[in-house]
Amino acid sequence: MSGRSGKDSRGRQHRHKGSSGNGRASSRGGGTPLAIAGVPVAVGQQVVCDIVGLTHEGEGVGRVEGYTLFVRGALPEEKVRAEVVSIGKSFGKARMTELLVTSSGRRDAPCPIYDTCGGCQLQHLDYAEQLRWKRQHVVDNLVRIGKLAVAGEDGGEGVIVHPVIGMNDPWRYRNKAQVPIGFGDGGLIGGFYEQGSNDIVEMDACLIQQEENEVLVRAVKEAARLLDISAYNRSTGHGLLRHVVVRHARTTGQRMVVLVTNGANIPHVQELVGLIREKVPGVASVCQNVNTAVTPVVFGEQTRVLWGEDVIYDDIAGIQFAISPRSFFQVNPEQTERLYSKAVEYASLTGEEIVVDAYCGAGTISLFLARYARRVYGVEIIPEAVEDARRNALLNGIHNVEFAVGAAEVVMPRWQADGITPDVIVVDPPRKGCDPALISTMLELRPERIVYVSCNPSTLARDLKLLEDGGYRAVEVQPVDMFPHTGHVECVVGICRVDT
Ligand SMILES: C[S@@+](CC[C@H](N)C(=O)[O-])C[C@H]1O[C@@H](n2cnc3c(N)ncnc32)[C@H](O)[C@@H]1O
Repeated sequence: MSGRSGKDSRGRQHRHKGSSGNGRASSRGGGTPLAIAGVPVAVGQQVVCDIVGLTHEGEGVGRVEGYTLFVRGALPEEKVRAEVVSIGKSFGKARMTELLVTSSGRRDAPCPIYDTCGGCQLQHLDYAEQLRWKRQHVVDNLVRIGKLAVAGEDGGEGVIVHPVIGMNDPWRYRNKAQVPIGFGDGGLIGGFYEQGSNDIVEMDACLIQQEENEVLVRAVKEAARLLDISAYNRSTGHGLLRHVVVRHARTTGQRMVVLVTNGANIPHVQELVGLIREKVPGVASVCQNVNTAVTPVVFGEQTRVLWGEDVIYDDIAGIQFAISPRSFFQVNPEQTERLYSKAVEYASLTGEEIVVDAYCGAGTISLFLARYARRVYGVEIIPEAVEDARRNALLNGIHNVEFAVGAAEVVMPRWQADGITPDVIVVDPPRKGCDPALISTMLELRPERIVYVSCNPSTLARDLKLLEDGGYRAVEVQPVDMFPHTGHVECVVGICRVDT
């Protein structure tokens, strides 16, 4: 470690801020409290903070007299001076004003817009350290929320948490970019929303985005400027082009562009398509999606093909997927293959098993599992995703899968009543984890094995506790880094039934 000072929240040079005093007023006219009895810090106060951990959002977890302060940009093992910006009974937030002791893992973030853009949170931490902290984050959740014993922690036995599977080259991994369009000084711009605001900042390069996508976004912006196509104004609801969504299929090289517009009519549409194709000859599909609603949701209901195909094709571990403009498809294909292979490994299939894939999306894991199982039943709440799943099964000649639309917690009891008794259940729920009713049904169905794929270690830990209380044991956890330089970590857990 070495001492360094005069850095901003991500460790870059800044003007030193003076202390704002101790701010011991009790409240801000009924709003956020400035001081709370029993809390050792007050809003506006400058404090010196030891950083002992990282949150999943990449904020440093600081301690001041036992009180927790989240400090954006600070890293474990660092000591920082920070200004308290808000407090609550059990934790508060502070803004780093000076770096007093620097972690040996601190790096200069290579991205020039890292401080403004909210997309990445950990570029200022060495990649090997990112992976180490992600594993620790998983362990901490399993112990604190799941009350699980973790093998090796305090020298004891328990669930094995493997090192995180990282990427050899953790840059340029995203196969999809979703770029908001708006107005800047020079007219139409497109980039990203500034942290904590609706203002769009122009962006030409993003280091976690595949270069093929950058080239395509740039081509669309240039063509739109040339043809005077208006940019959508989020305050007035006027203007045409809202978003440019681009996708690149790694294995086929095909590219798709979707123009999300505030109205059906695009002036000079043929010239626009012609210019895009001229600038990016590899483009296979140009589509339009119409969204006239005042909403942060990107896509509207109507989509049409302006030129080329309605889908592009990609391949993961020998399975082909047709990707339509609104399909869900994992954004890091290289790591997806590793994640799903682990799920298949933990399912330990012999070809005889009945498997349920709950929260199946476009059936990606189901199709992986189907190669090794007697029959796979997938359930997913979004009808379009189930259509994609069925289409992808046909595309690959996989006939031992069946997909149902609906909430897993509703459909599973129906299957149970119909006599479908799975040997293995795979769940891959959204961040909020499994519905408690689904956990109850799983415990009634008593499959031999459960494989839990999770994007949120805290809800994973909560659900594992319920499964352990119900007669199951989490055997091993494999974290996979699907989103390098962000605070996210995905896990696959192998779980087996222990009662007879
Ligand atoms: C993390 S994604 C997993 C998708 C898929 N396994 C994959 O890897 O592509 C979670 C999926 O659960 C779906 N979902 C959310 N709530 C659900 C529910 N109650 N029942 C069934 N599916 C649900 C979402 O639409 C989403 O497709």
